[in-house]
Formats: sequence, C-alpha cells, structure tokens
Amino acid sequence: MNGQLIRELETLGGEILPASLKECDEIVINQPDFSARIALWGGHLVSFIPTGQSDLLFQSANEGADTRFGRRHFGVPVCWPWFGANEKHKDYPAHGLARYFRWQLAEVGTFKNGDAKIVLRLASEDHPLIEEMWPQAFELRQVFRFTSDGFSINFSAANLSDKTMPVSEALHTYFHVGNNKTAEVHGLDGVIYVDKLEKSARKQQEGTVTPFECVDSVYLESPDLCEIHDLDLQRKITVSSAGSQSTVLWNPGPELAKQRSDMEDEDYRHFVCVETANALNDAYEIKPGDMHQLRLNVMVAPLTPADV
Ligand SMILES: O=P(O)(O)OC[C@H]1O[C@@H](O)[C@H](O)[C@@H](O)[C@@H]1O
Repeated sequence: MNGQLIRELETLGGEILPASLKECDEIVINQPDFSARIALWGGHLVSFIPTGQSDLLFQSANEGADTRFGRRHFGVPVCWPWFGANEKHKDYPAHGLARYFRWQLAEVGTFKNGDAKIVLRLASEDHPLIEEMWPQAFELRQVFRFTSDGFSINFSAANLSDKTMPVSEALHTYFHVGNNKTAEVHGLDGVIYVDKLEKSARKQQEGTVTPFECVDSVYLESPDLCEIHDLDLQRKITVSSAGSQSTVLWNPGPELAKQRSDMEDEDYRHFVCVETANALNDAYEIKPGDMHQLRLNVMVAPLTPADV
C-alpha cells in the first residue's frame, strides 16, 4: 500500500486493518462525529455509525459463503454491470462482478468543507477473471464522503472499450432498522413497480410501504428521494439519489431467510434494503469513451411528531 495514502488516512483518523471478509484489508475511520468502515473486498461500505447512535447500515454475523461468489448481506454491496441474474450466462454470479473483487484505495483526503473523502477504484484489467466474464474494458470509482449525520457514495463507471456497454446496477444498501415490521418507506406512492414475488406482476404503490417483509420489488422511474421511518429506533433516514431511475426494495422475510445459509435466520428483522438502482426497463447503455454516475446520499435525523 502506498505510504502517502496511509499517512493521509492517519490524518483523517483512519487506518487500514486486516479484516475477516475474504481476509482482505478494511479501511477504518474514527472521527469525533462518526466511525466508518470500508472493505476493499468488493469496495463495500460496511458500516457507518454516527457517534451516539447505532449503525445506519445492517451488520450480519454471517459473512456469506466462503466461495469466490459468496453473497454478503450487510452494508452497501455494489451490483454492476448487471443487476439480478446474468441474462446470457446463467452460471455467472448474481448482481454482476463488482462486489466479488478486490478494489484499490486510490485517494484519501478531505472535501473543501473538511468532510472526509475516500476514493476506491476497480478496473477490468485488475483481475483476469473479470476480463474473462466481461470482455469490455471499464474503470469504476467510488467516492465516499462522510459527515456527522450521513454519508454519500458517488459511483462512476467509464466504458473504456470501443463498443456500447449495456448496464443495469444497484447500490444495494442494507439499512439497519430496529424492526422491519414497523419500518416504513415513504415517497413511493403512485409509482409502478414489478413485484418479483408475484411472477413480475406490474402494480402501483398505494401509500407507504409497510410492513417491510417478504418484499422483492423494482419501482420503475421512481422519485429521487424517499424516507425510511424507523419507529423502533425513532429515526428517519433520508435516501436521495441522482443518475438512478429505479428503487428496489428487498427483504426476504422469515421463510426465505431460513432457507439461506448465507444469512442468519433472524437477520431479516433488522434490515430493509432500499436500493439505488437502474434495473429492468431502466437499464441503460454507456457509449464508448463515456461514463455514467450513480449517486446516493444518506442522512439520518430523529423522527419528529410531524413525521408520523
Ligand atoms: O442474495 P443476493 O444475490 O445478494 O440478492 C439478494 C436480493 O437482491 C435484490 O436486489 C433482488 O431483487 C432479490 O431478488 C435478491 O434475492
């Protein structure tokens, strides 16, 4: 690891520590207002804890199957360049490649206002297996920004090949909630969604999404802002995005959770996945030499009487 980057990380109250996730390093930042962890494996934001609160991101005791394409159900996995199953190759891993490879730490510093900044990079040429499964050259970056009451991720994908690149994607955020049964998602009223649990039937959302259990829905052309109201932890998480047309909601519920060996039976109670995505009809193409940006901003505040 580059010595200059390590010194800059130390200035931010950060360090690089060995981690259990694929035995790959993790960046840990402890500042007076928050602590954050990013696993280099998958470029995966694992945890963000505003001081005095519980984690905004769900943690699981289960780190996923110990195979190359084992899934991890916590933090913010990156799904790219395909969302869900690969349409041409049924044997390829679900949700693309980006979450299964080691990313590089590219930059450490601060934004002009002093917010902590970490930049990770993944290029197709870094791993022969990526080039084998996805022959079009690309470079991905994630710029993480941390503040006292939230974080943002600016994900960008550059098409370095000479052919148009078809892409579907998601920042698959596992938000930590006290209890999924009483968690509410506001902001999707009237939006058309594809219900993957009911043979991909098209439906229209009426009002608030609650309880948040046994849900697997892709909201198409969804608004750029929604809110998670956590009645148990009495907090409101505002999720805003740019460059994203779809919002995916996912929670496996008790039966599916029990069937999966890559999550604990009770995990589903404590997370709601609200994913900043471009999926199904909202998939898009990146022209040769062009790039696409997907931005996610997450802010937490106490739930007030006006919110309920
Ligand atoms: O287990 P994975 O591959 O991380 O996927 C979890 C879920 O992710 C969601 O985004 C999908 O809509 C679900 O269908 C899927 O089950």
